[in-house]
Amino acid sequence: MTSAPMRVGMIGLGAIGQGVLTQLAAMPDAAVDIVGVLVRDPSRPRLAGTPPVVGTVEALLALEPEVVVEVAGHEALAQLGPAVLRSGRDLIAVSVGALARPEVYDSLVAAACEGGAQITVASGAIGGLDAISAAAVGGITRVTHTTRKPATTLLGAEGAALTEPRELFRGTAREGVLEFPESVNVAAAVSLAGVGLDRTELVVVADPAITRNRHEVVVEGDFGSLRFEIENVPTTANPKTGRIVAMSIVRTLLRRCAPLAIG
Ligand SMILES: NC(=O)C1=CN([C@@H]2O[C@H](COP(=O)(O)OP(=O)(O)OC[C@H]3O[C@@H](n4cnc5c(N)ncnc54)[C@H](OP(=O)(O)O)[C@@H]3O)[C@@H](O)[C@H]2O)C=CC1
Ligand SMILES: O=C([O-])CC(=O)C(=O)O
Repeated sequence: MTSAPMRVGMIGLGAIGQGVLTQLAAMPDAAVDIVGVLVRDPSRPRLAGTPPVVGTVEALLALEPEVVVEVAGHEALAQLGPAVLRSGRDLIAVSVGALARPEVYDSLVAAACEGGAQITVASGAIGGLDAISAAAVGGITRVTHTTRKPATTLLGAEGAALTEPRELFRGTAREGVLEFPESVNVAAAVSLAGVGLDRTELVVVADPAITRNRHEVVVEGDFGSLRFEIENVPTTANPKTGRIVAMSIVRTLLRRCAPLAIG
């Protein structure tokens, strides 16, 4: 007996959202049905094959998704996430730097409790969150997260003149994820898995010599030590965003209904 495909709503149709649709289109056996996408301008023409687009969160929820994916940015998560969760739908989020604002964190968690729903932080452009959160159980003494992106990605035209790497930020993850809302959500994910946004040290570097987005995480604690590095190929649509982010959303969706879940 085959079960019905998972009904999924999506908020946002930019580099990641379009990437999710492209990945799923290449996986005809994936039992995932994107029943609707919430966009800011539903009247804008969309690519052939795009699922129905809607302009309000109420219209998205009326399509009866079982789960909603957020791929639209900090403000969208902060403003729309609570309604999704209060309706009882789980929310898979990537713009997790928004949780650095205590009022956003509190309203999302309160809405999840009220709706009996869960917020899942997608691994997005990073990895190792499973090991970091396991290490946190025994106690972590230090977490450092370094993000390097091509200079023009972080600085625009000004970056083209850079000949040496330039450190743009060094401080707590809480400050950094709010200063670079489109570039270091990964540091918020690492923080939430580990020792929190105030104890995670973040460095952001604009590097004229690289073409991929690099993230390095070092964790020390009772368990031993961990070093995780990833080099992400940027998407064409938004070079701040790695290709792997859309893949991580698809993986998170597939994991929800898999008989064997890894990690
Ligand atoms: N956790 C992680 O690893 C990562 C997280 N991110 C987060 O994901 C976000 C999206 O990334 P990406 O797809 O590359 O960004 P894009 O800028 O390519 O796309 C964002 C899309 O979201 C839409 N949008 C914005 N606000 C709303 C809203 N209120 N309702 C509906 N749609 C909305 C935009 O619409 P419009 O076309 O009208 O502007 C746009 O189409 C980033 O801003 C970042 O915060 C990104 C990369 C990695
Ligand atoms: O895609 C990446 O390299 C990471 C990113 O933009 C983010 O964390 O916001």
